[in-house]
Amino acid sequence: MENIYIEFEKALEVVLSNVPSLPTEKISLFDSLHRVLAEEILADRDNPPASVSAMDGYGVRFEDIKAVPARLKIVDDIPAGKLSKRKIEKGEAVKIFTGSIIPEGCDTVVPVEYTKEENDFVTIEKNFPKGSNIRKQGEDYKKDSTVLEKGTFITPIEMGVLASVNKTHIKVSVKPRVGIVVTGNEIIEPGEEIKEVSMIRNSNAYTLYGLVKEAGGEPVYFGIVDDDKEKTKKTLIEAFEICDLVVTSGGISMGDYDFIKAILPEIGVETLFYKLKIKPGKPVFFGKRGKKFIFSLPGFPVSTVINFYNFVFPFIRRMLGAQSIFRKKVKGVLAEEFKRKKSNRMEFARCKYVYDVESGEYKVFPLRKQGSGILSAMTGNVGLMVVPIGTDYIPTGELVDLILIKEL
Ligand SMILES: Nc1nc2c(c(=O)[nH]1)N[C@H]1C(S)=C(S)[C@@H](COP(=O)(O)OP(=O)(O)OC[C@H]3O[C@@H](n4cnc5c(N)ncnc54)[C@H](O)[C@@H]3O)O[C@H]1N2
Ligand code: MOO
Repeated sequence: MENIYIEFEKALEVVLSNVPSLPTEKISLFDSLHRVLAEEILADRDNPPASVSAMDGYGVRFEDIKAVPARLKIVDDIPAGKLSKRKIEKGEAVKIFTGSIIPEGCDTVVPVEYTKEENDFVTIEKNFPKGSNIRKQGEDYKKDSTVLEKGTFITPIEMGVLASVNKTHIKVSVKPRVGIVVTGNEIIEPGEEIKEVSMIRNSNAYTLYGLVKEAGGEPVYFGIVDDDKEKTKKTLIEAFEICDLVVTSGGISMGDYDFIKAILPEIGVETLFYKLKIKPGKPVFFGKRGKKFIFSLPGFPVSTVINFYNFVFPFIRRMLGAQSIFRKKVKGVLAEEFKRKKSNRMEFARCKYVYDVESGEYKVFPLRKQGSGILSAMTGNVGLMVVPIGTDYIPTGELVDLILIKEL
């Protein structure tokens, strides 16, 4: 019987329209890296809280330094953290430091390098435009303005911003638990003895473990299940009980031992899609069991990774309520022509890329090794060039879509 394969865009729509939401929890700022904000963050005060000096030097009145050299009387000394009680008047200056609050009357700061101090006087040797070297009150953000939006993915930068607005604890989405189940009689764990040439080391569990963490989930590894129906069912039921989402690898194609697809309905999984017009990763299954979901990815290591980035990654990110759910997509210039024999599937062709600073372009080099089992070719700066259905040739110099699956 001929299978009816669905297209990538349709499959993605199905995935995204089924994403459940997660509860939230309050966590310490120290634990916030790579979590997703579940609240909008407002500034508790202006930043800077008052106009401050951006340099070590002398605070002056612009009027007094129009003509230089100008000799001014030093009437105060304001280290950072101290407030000056003195308004500066005509012919006066204050000694000021980076971060010190600008006193009343002062409108310009002259860096110390352009001055000479003698007794209680300073000679300004160079004039500066009015307002120079002053960071204005609220120039970064104003009290009660939004500094971070709900759905922000927290990087070290956001951690610093949260600290500066006094957020020692923040509301984030709970990490979804993602069960990883690997199938295949031939698969053995790293560290185990290879007894037969037919044995294959399990790489998928480890890429999936990393991928789930990278997406923002909590991986729960259920080990390798043999190609045994009953054992696989038992493991999957357990995974569904413990986890929000289950991801399996292998056993999803047409072989006599590829029974994942057959047993899923037997444990109450409803099919949302199976088999797509994509390369690699065609035999991919997405289903639902009550409020829980399952992605069954093909066993080939490259297909597993690419399907994960295409479907599971945005599913997890959207579950977390993240604003940005996809890996970055850029335009790149194809540096070597791309050819393929068949054009009936959308292809995610692995390419090395280089960012050329001068032209501001990504230069894209398709890998010679495009096999679904060749994971080692995907190390380093590899992205995915999107080749549409119907395209079997792309000439050198053509602009192509490139998905930057890795942040290097
Ligand atoms: N008659 C057909 N055969 C196949 C078709 C088809 O349409 N008709 N589709 C092919 C495509 S495309 C893919 S992709 C694969 C997917 O098959 P499975 O999901 O059933 O994967 P397996 O057969 O279990 O494994 C494939 C390959 O990957 C290796 N593998 C599996 N698990 C792991 C792991 N955890 N770590 C490392 N490597 C793993 C496994 O040893 C196999 O070499 O089906 C095609 N066949
Ligand atoms: O769909 Mo499979 O991953 O092309 O080899």
